[in-house]
Amino acid sequence: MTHSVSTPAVACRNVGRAFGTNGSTRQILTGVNLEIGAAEIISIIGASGSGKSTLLRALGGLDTGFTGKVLIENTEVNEYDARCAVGFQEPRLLPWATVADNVAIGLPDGLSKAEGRARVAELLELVGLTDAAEHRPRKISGGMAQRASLARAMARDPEILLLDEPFGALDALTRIKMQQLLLDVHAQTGTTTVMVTHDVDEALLLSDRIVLLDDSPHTQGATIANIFTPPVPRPRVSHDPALVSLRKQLLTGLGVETLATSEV
Ligand SMILES: Nc1ncnc2c1ncn2[C@@H]1O[C@H](COP(=O)(O)OP(=O)(O)OP(=O)(O)O)[C@@H](O)[C@H]1O
Repeated sequence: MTHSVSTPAVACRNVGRAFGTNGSTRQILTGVNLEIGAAEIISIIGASGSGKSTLLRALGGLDTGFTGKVLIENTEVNEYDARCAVGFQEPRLLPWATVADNVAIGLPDGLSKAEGRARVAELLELVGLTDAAEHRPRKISGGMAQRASLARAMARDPEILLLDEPFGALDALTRIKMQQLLLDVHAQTGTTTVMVTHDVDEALLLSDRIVLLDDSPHTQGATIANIFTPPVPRPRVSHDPALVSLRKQLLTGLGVETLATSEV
């Protein structure tokens, strides 16, 4: 996997973000520099409130109040940049529309009806929801709803998939299935993916690189404290001895000191 390329899929140049009014501004992010290669899966981890979602929003143009620059393929990101698709912890499906119609919401403009239908069918197949196409969201499980949300995000074949704690609300078993699904979808589409997660194991299993956000001792606001590369190729298993020491480093970076790696 290429980590430093002449034209990165995404580049953050000195990105910062402060919130508040002149009297009391709070610097949340500062000096974030990052290059993401095409088809990489990047996880962003950090303590609660460290600015992970804020950084993700800047990458997708959902927030234009940041300083510095975000570039997608060397072009500055626009407000709600159409090259990005975003998925959230909650699936955010329209309750009155069928699963298929919810997925169709993500389609790009300009497709004929037949093309749209074919694309939706392909996406439902991709996430294993063909049989649920005509169901309303209330009739499907949380995991199925999250799969529909992933299909909607993929509908316009985004260059960058941005996921904010996408599996955070799912039970443990469904979460494992969704992680596998994300890897399957990624293997088929090669979409550059940036994911915020609180789950160190999720980051270890899925990512090409793991970005740790933390407060810098020298500045106000969080910045990239470290970038870790899991030392084994996917597919990985969480008990892989090669991941144990990295897991410990990640937890230490998050301020969790472990007595024994087997305990966490
Ligand atoms: N629109 C906003 N206005 C004011 N403050 C904000 C705004 N958005 C975020 N913040 C603040 O910025 C800080 C970082 O928020 P952010 O949601 O990015 O953190 P996070 O690392 O994703 O947190 P968590 O892990 O708890 O989801 C928080 O203190 C939050 O209250």
